[in-house]
Amino acid sequence: MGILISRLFDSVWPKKDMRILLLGLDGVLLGLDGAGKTTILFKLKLGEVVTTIPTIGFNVETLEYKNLKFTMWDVGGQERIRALWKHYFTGSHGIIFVVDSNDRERIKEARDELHRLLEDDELRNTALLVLCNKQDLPYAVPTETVAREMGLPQLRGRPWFIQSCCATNGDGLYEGLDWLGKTLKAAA
Ligand SMILES: Nc1nc2c(ncn2[C@@H]2O[C@H](COP(=O)(O)OP(=O)(O)OP(=O)(O)O)[C@@H](O)[C@H]2O)c(=O)[nH]1
Ligand SMILES: [Mg+2]
Repeated sequence: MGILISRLFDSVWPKKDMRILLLGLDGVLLGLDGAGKTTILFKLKLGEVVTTIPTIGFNVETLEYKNLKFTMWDVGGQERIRALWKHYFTGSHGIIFVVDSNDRERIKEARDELHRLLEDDELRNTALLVLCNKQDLPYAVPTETVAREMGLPQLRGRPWFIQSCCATNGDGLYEGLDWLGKTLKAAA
């Protein structure tokens, strides 16, 4: 009965489909870890930590949360494939930019990639959620520092939010999605 009612409800008020880009750096060339995009995608989708390999190409998954349907495009972050990111931009509502807060050396590189991304005309109306990942690690850079070093306070004309998180235990992931969902609903 519950399922019938929910199907009826969905057919009258279908869930809004939100296209989300999940972007951030890899770690392959330097033998370091990626920011955690694929780990986040599958933790949200399956509730589990999957063993990842560097993403060549993309993963796409849908998940429903608080009456919204998110279609998440997780595109590999290796430098040579970052040029392909733009092929995924059209029709996007939001960006989740994942930063490895344990990789202090590359926060500036992450910042440059983010700001290059945000200059693209196709992304001018998107909301930006920055996930400050790997906060479980002892030398992780604090979230306020990451926000400053990523140049977030200088952003104009775009809703943004930074959320500290740990993809492997799930801390912070749903708080981030809550902000994104609310922001996208308000803009719709
Ligand atoms: N300690 C810790 N490790 C994490 C966390 N999130 C991800 N990792 C690890 O970081 C590594 C890289 O994660 P991925 O999800 O593959 O990174 P990615 O951003 O998809 O990388 P590319 O696909 O190469 O762009 C994996 O070994 C993960 O287990 C976290 O919150 N804490
Ligand atoms: Mg990946």
